[in-house]
Amino acid sequence: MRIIVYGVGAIGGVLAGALARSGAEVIGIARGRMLEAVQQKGLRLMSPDLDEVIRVPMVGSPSEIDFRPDDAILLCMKTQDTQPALEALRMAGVTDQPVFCTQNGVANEPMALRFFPNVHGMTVMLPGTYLTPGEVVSHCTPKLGMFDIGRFPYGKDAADDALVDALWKAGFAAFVKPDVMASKYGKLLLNLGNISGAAFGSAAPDGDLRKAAQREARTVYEAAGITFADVSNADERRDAYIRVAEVPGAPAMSNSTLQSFQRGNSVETDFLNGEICYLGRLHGVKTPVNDALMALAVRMLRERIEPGALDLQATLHESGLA
Ligand SMILES: NC(=O)C1=CN([C@@H]2O[C@H](COP(=O)(O)OP(=O)(O)OC[C@H]3O[C@@H](n4cnc5c(N)ncnc54)[C@H](OP(=O)(O)O)[C@@H]3O)[C@@H](O)[C@H]2O)C=CC1
Ligand SMILES: CC(C)(CO)C(=O)C(=O)O
Repeated sequence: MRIIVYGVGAIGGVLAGALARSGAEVIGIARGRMLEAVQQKGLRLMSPDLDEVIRVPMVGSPSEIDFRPDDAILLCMKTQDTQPALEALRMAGVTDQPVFCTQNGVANEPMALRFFPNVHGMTVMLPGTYLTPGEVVSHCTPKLGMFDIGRFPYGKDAADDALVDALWKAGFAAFVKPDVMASKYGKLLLNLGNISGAAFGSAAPDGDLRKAAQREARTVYEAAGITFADVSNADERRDAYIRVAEVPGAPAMSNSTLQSFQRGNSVETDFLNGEICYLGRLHGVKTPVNDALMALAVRMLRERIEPGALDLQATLHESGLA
């Protein structure tokens, strides 16, 4: 299996670097300053246990790849960037190769299935950072990250087994899960706090707000008949494989939405909290907390508010959530 990592940022960078380091056949697709930096200097991969510069073959577009039947494509861009990426893959000749949605949320798999027949979900449990072009960080040990993997909408096949095998060899923990979407709905609950972390800072005492957003999501899941797996700290695999530890010389751990704001990019909130609002609207459940968190993202983008600059209590009062 050759592995095409599409979107080399925090997650794609750690995956491409570690897979290349393990001897797997890998091609990364990157853009902008990340592409330039990796082509010039290689990719610096840092973790609590590792600090290495790795040579990873890197191109700027799928059109530069001669796709093969044994390719597996890992989508590692944020959800708002997925549709143009799928279009570019199709124009480059991808047909029925497995496409793995290595992303948060649950919107990428149905989107990919409109383009390609062979779609797989991946739950990403890998606190990663990309702030400096050419450098990526995994904040966990003893493994670089952990994944649940299975076919969308349900099932497993040989491609799941082959990818899981390659990931273990590259220093990750990975598990085939025929019901991967239950794992992804469970992970989505953990991402409902990404935007409050971005607004109020990683250390803000916003636990009650996060819990309220999650309670609302569980009510919506119940109304929609969606089952989910608990992949929070209650999942014992976290303690065995992905304990967070200091990475000397690296930026402090932060969530992926906060990093998007720091890099001046668009954010994924429409597909995280927005998924709960969408399901609530479909199933007649009000979602005031997630609506307010969506509005918070819009306000930050519109008013160009720096991450961590908002006051939690004042914002709760203004949005009627206090
Ligand atoms: N970071 C984390 O800790 C975690 C992230 N996740 C999830 O993983 C997914 C990826 O997140 P993350 O790695 O943080 O995101 P990043 O923004 O760090 O990386 C995505 C990269 O893809 C690039 N990209 C987007 N579209 C294209 C394209 N068409 N061609 C080439 N490159 C492209 C982006 O470029 P540009 O910067 O120019 O936009 C960016 O460099 C998200 O769904 C996220 O929610 C899950 C668990 C943890
Ligand atoms: C759970 C968390 C916050 C870990 O980094 C994540 O998935 C993200 O950053 O998007």
